[in-house]
Amino acid sequence: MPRWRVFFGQHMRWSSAAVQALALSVVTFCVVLPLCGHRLLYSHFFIRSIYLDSMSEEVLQESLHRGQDALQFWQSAVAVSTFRDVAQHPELLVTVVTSRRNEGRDSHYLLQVMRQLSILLGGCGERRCAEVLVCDVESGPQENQDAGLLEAHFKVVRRSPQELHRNREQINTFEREKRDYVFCLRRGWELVKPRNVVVLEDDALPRPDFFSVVKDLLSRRFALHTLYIKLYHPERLQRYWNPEPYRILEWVGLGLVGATALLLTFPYWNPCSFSFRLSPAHLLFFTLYVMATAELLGRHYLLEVRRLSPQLYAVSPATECCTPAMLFPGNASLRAAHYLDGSFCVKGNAKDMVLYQLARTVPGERSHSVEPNLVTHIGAYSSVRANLARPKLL
Ligand SMILES: CC(=O)N[C@H]1[C@@H](OP(=O)(O)OP(=O)(O)OC[C@H]2O[C@@H](n3ccc(=O)[nH]c3=O)[C@H](O)[C@@H]2O)O[C@H](CO)[C@H](O)[C@@H]1O
Repeated sequence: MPRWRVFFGQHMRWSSAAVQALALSVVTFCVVLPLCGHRLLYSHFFIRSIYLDSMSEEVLQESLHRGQDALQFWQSAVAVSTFRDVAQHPELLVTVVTSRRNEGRDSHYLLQVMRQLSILLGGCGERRCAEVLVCDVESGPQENQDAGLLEAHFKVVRRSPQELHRNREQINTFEREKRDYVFCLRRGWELVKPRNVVVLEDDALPRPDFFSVVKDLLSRRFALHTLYIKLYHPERLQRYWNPEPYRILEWVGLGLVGATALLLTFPYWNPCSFSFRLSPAHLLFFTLYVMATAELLGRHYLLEVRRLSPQLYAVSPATECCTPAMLFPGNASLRAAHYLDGSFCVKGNAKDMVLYQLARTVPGERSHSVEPNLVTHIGAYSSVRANLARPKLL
């Protein structure tokens, strides 16, 4: 036999696992995952140029329909005092912060949110799981008309005209937004002295398991020692590639567990007759393989598995951006209001960033995030920033 054939045969035998690994990677990353992920919004395989515009338009239309439905619902709902009478010292107070919106007003975000809340509260059983307050940060001619419509059904709080005038002096939008938030935090506390507070922005639509997960979070020990627990983080920032120390740990852990499971199952189920076994080199390859698969397909979709039970929701140190849904355990809402009062917000340092920095710098304070999200952010148009004519999902 020619020497080159002997050499090649031996080399191929030696490297057959490497050839298999290469073939597996090519099939997975160039064929299977692109086929599975090209329509998934938060996957690296998502084809923006083909799908983004149509998907964004679809979501805008859906929100518009839901908003019009909610408008009809609240216009025709019989005013009952169930939600208007807010009990003292409730276990949980949900305060919904709302302001007048010009862009996107036909989607009636606030009405959608309040409709969803009333459905969820209706499903709580005999004992209501929370009291609800609408905090309209405007009043007089600027008053939010949707909040006006809800007045027959919910308690709506507003500033007095003098107070409003003081807070509408020449200040930038972000400082104004922060002062409005502080007003709502304090007002909710003064009014009913709740045991715990959730503050929702008016475009944060609670998901069906909202109250059961909040209840579970409040029963965990860490909640006693936290300034706030973030209940939402933008999906586009949930990737492993968005550097957060705990996420890297989660990523490597997932890779190791997935790789071990794959290698242990090969002896029993191996349709392609792979020659992989539980050795350090093969473990390393499959760890990287699983990590790459999880990141490329989208961590967001993996997180959805945690919805199976409130106990499976993950709690980690708080992430930076955004405050659409915040849980303030105990009297933390008062502390947060106090801290926010002592800071000045500007563009690039809005209330979410200020709160994040405060929780990291004030001795004894901590902050957390929960995943997956407990609310859906439906606000396609911002009331504090400039908007695109037709907003996009990404
Ligand atoms: C999904 C998302 O990323 N949202 C964040 C983004 O809001 P957005 O830029 O999406 O603004 P938005 O329209 O959702 O407004 C945020 C909240 O502020 C309220 N509001 C608005 C104007 C005002 O003068 N007073 C007032 O109280 C408004 O009712 C709402 O409850 O940036 C804000 C900081 O700037 C917060 O971090 C929001 O969580």
